[in-house]
Formats: sequence, C-alpha cells, structure tokens
Amino acid sequence: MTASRPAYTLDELNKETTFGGLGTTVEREVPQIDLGDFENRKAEIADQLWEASTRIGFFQLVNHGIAQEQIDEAFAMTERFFALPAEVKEKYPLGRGTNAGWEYKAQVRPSTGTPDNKESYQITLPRMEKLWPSGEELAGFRAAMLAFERANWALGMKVLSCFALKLGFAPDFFTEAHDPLSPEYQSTLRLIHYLPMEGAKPEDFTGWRAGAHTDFDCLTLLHQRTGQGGLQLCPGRETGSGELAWTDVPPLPGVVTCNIGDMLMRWSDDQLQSTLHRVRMPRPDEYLGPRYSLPFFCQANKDAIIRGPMGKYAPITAHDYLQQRIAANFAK
Ligand SMILES: O=C(O)CCC(=O)C(=O)O
Ligand SMILES: [Fe+2]
Repeated sequence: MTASRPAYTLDELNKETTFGGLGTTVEREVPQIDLGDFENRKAEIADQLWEASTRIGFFQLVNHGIAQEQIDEAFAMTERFFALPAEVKEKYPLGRGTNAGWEYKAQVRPSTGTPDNKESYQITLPRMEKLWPSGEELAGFRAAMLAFERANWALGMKVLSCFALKLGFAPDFFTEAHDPLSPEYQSTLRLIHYLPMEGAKPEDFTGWRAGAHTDFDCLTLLHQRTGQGGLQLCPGRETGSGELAWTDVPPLPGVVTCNIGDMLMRWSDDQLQSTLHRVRMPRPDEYLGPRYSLPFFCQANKDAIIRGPMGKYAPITAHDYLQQRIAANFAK
C-alpha cells in the first residue's frame, strides 16, 4: 500500500505515512499542570509547560478555568447535533480546505490510508455562513458553541503566552497571531462523534477511530468524557526500524488534555515537540458505545508569519502551512 501513496512536499507528512502499524504499549507519565493563581505563578507554570512540551509534547491542565457545566453543556449539544437526521446535517457540509461544516467518514490519514471511523462538525468563525443548524433544528446550539469556542480560545492564549515568554516573544505575541476579530482567523472548534461498535463485525475492529497523526496547529485543547478512552500517544517521533511504543492517555475528570502541534514545533525551531497520537478502536470486551470528543485547535491566523527565534526554517504564512496539511488529509 505504501508504494501507491502520494509523496508529500512537507517532510512531516512523508514521515506520517510510516506510522500506521499497531505497535506495542508502554506506560509513560503525562504531566499534570495546575493553572491556579495564574498571574502570580506564571513563570513557574511556564517552566512546567516548557518541560512537558519539550519532553513529551502532551500535558493535562487542572484548574484551567473552564467550568465543568460549560463543558457538559457543550457535550450535550454535541450529542444532539450528531443525533440529527443525516438529511439535516447534509445541509451543512464541510467545504474543501475550510475546517468548517459537517463530514462523515471523510478524513483519510496519511498514516493509514483509510477513513477515520467518525463524523465531525467543525466551527471556524469567519467561515460559518450558512453552516449553523437553524434554531428550529437545534435550539441553543449556536450560542452554546460560540461561548465554548471563546472559552477555549482564552485558555489556549493563556498557555501560548507562557510559550511566548520562554521563546523570547512579547507576552501577547500569539494572542495577536490568533486574533478572532480578524477575517484571517482560522482556529477551529471540532465536535467529533466516533461511531458505536456494538454488533460490529470482527473485521470492523481492525481499523482506527482516528489514525496516527500529529496535529497541524500550534496547540490543541482536548475535552474528553470519562469512560470513553482510546487516545494514545507516542513521543519523540521514534522513527527507527522497531515498532512504535504507544501510551494510553486516560480521560480524567476535570482535566483538559493538551498537545503541541506542528505549527508551534516549527515556530519554536523544533524545541517544542509535536507528538504523534491516535484513537484506537475499543477491544470487544470494552465499552462499545459512541465516543465523543471536543478538540479546539489554536491555528494562527492565515496572515501570521511563522518564523522561529533562531530562524531554523524559512518563514511561511500560517495559511500556506495549513493548506498543505489539510489537502493531504481530505484529498479526493
Ligand atoms: O478524539 C480524540 O481523543 C483525539 C482527536 C484528535 O486527535 C484530533 O482530532 O486531532
Ligand atoms: Fe489530533
């Protein structure tokens, strides 16, 4: 299969085509970082974020400031959205290269060459014209999601301000690069529904809920439900000849799971690690119901220029960078 895959122009994509195998599992510690008393503890928090992100590329935030009621409401609305009839969801289709709208089993990862076993609805604010379900179809959805999008943006900017500190940029450097009032804004809230596996055939369990990948963005904030596990990570992009060793990331109550994406890895001259991850199928003896997750992707505005403090890579706009990644995942 590998031979028939396209060659990509970005090195990270060519690498990704080699990560589709089952691999082994190993325990690793995913650091928890407490954001409480942020203003007074910022330097210490920045050190902890830096340590986690240069080492494993994943961490879990506690005392992150997003109320559990708001997270629960976003999940409840998400379940209602995906429960709408397909004829309704089809009225709001994902536009090619836009990260906005609904898709069903349309994302093919370079690592697996097969579609993820999921449907998703993406919210990218400047691109939502004609993509919101009407109030009659789903009352309260738009208000809940706009508020949740903004809460995640604010948390993401807090974390990114710590990385700005460590990289020698101005404190609001990344906030300005992710300006939600600009038409160039392209951060995305994604609602994901992984399909239930009750009564599925044995061969259906051989695929992936989400094939191995790294995220395209600067930083991902991921909300998960307790009891709906499956996320696994593999740090360091260990591309040697051996099998990759994967670590389960349990969905703990009250935490927001975060990971560094390729855009921030490039922006930090490869100091911060964008870590490979995937969502495995449940085993037949595990919970087989649907799985919902809510990632928020902090993706710098299209016109932001990605240039690291040491200038390791040629400057590129966030638009050009992202388009190459999206094209590789949704190629028709
Ligand atoms: O659903 C999850 O737990 C992870 C999803 C993910 O990695 C992604 O959408 O990029
Ligand atoms: Fe991801």
